[in-house]
Amino acid sequence: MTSQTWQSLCDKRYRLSLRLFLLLNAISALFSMALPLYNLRTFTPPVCIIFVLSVILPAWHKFHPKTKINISFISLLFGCLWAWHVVIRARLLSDNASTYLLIALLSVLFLGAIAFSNNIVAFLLHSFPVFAACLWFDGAENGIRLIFTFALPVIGIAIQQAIQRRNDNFARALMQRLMQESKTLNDLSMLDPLTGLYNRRGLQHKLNNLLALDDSSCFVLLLDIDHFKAYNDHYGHMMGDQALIRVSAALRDAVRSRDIVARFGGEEFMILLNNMDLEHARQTAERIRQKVYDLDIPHMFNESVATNVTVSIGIAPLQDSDIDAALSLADKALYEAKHLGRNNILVSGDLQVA
Ligand SMILES: Nc1nc2c(ncn2[C@@H]2O[C@H](COP(=O)(O)OP(=O)(O)OP(=O)(O)O)[C@@H](O)[C@H]2O)c(=O)[nH]1
Repeated sequence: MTSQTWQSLCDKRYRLSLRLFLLLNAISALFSMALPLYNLRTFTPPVCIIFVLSVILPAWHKFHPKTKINISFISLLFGCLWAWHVVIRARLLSDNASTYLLIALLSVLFLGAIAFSNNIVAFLLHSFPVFAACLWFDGAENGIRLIFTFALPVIGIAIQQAIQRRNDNFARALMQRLMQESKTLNDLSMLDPLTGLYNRRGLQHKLNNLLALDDSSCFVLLLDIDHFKAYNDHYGHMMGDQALIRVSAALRDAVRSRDIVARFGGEEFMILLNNMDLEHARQTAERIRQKVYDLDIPHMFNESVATNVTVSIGIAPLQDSDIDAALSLADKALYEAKHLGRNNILVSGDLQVA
């Protein structure tokens, strides 16, 4: 889930609440016209307006889903219309007005509580006009009862909204954390745990991004530590790992941050140099070779090459974004470089020794 889907969830909640509110109002208005209390059949103008608006607005919203209907405004409008309706009816029912007012207030509160259980503002705007009308009409006799009837759901909905807000904040924080962790895991899955360089998956990912932008003047370097089997056999696997870590750091150090350095296999590395001509690619390879040499990691079994750890490098240009073809050429050049005595650099199609 992203912040966008969170927003769309909130929008959906808003739409549902609005539709429910209009539906309940339409039903209430219809009920009030068809089966009025005390059989007082009066089609008051406000109840007719409520019914018409409740039917028209959802239909209009369906065709204009992007336009946001202001819930506060609508709830206040409907609240005022209901208050108007209640006053008209109460005037006609002078004898039974108290009971009618209480029932009318309860109905409006009930309707608001269902539609706006998490929106105290809309609930207040919708029910307060009716509450004020009831109080004005019958305040002297039933004031306390009316206040109690109104205050109870207001307190309940305020608490409910506070709980909901806390739950929302918790869910949002959880979602952000999960997104962050998923990103971290994704990043980690692209790195080689021993050296911290990109693994093959990370390399592929970087290549996809890079080559989508520009593949002009790119060079692939394939590097292999010389006689690493002998190093492992004599110094042990742990020391072999330490050597790999130090060589990896030297490779990263020797290139620009825009170049991609990946551990390609056991003691084999790949570097993609971008935006560079052949001469500079060759110079970079030489700098890498020298840096590894200068690490001065003892390797007494680096047969007839040196007494420390060295690397051989094959270079090939990247053409037509064909990374496999470039790798294949670089691999051949590396193979030749090894044959020429190791601690060497060779450009594909070129037998020049560094
Ligand atoms: N310590 C350690 N050794 C590894 C790792 N991955 C591969 N190796 C070793 O790297 C050695 C690679 O040896 P070879 O492919 O025979 O090549 P080499 O001995 O380097 O000989 P040349 O490449 O011809 O110079 C093997 O002994 C592997 O066990 C690793 O993660 N840690």
